[in-house]
Amino acid sequence: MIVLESVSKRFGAKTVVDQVSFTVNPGEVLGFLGPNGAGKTTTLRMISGYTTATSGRVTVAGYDMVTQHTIAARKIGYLPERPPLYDTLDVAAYLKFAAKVKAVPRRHIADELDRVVVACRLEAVFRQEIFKLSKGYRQRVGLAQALLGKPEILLLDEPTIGLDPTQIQETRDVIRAFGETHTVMLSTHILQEVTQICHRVAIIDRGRLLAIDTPAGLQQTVEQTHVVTLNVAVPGGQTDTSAQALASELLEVDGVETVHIEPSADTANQLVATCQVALKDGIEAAIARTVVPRWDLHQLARQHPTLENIFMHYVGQPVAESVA
Ligand SMILES: Nc1ncnc2c1ncn2[C@@H]1O[C@H](COP(=O)(O)OP(=O)(O)OP(=O)(O)O)[C@@H](O)[C@H]1O
Repeated sequence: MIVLESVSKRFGAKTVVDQVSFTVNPGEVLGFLGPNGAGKTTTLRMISGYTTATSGRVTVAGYDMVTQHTIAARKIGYLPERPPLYDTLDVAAYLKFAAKVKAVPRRHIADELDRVVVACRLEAVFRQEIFKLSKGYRQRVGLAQALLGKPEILLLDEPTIGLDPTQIQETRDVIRAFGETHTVMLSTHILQEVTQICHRVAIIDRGRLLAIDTPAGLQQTVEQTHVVTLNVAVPGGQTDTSAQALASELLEVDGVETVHIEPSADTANQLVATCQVALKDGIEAAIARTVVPRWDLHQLARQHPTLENIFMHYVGQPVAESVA
């Protein structure tokens, strides 16, 4: 389990992580989503013990990251964004070295190497020097290093960055399997990654935690103020009075909060009504029942927010722009 209580990090006058609190439970994969410079890496570094929080408290597996640093750090496997690998060693020698650093008992080292090599599918490159490896294999060696010693907690900073589609899928499979029995936290820019492997999502921007929930929970929150649009045909020349009449009828529907009406840009003699609606079962049907007797309804749509919409809602820009 990872627990952050009001954790902040300042570099000089700049606060890059601002009073962040959350818990990640065993058997859970938490995705950390945010634009460039949001504070994801800094937060992961504070959890891993690579850097200390300026204020607040980090606890991992029940141990305080400052006062019980050595034992707390042993509970963690950390894959940094750029894993520090020793290029001149071969994979076997590097992993053996990493196992010793992690205090894996000497008699267990061979078994541990076998285990992580199989988990990360490194058999084919076991005797190769690290400088000869492709980026995908280097990343998997980094992941294998993080898995050594069977840590309870796995922290992964952009684990699939720079990998090809097959490698991405394989790495996600390893993470998903590990997440079934461990506590996993990963940072990513990739929404697909979050939907494929994360149970909950934390959205961070400018050091502040904006939301943390399951993808479905976030969707529901954003849907609280969701939008239904409808197109209705009106007799020629009646658009102004029709718009007013339509607006008052729509506002009578329970759950419709605001209505904005304008002439359709695509079709003559059509109005487009945009309604902000509360999250409520059957609201589209209620709107349709109100409109159909008096209006020629052409289209009615309610768009469920995607993770991209949710990110937009909180961060104010699409993911693609935020990482450009
Ligand atoms: N050692 C440091 N000294 C000063 N500022 C730092 C230091 N490390 C990080 N920062 C600043 O802290 C902010 C957060 O950086 P961080 O790397 O945690 O963001 P991030 O969300 O991981 O971004 P990215 O997605 O680009 O990796 C940035 O503005 C960064 O410049």
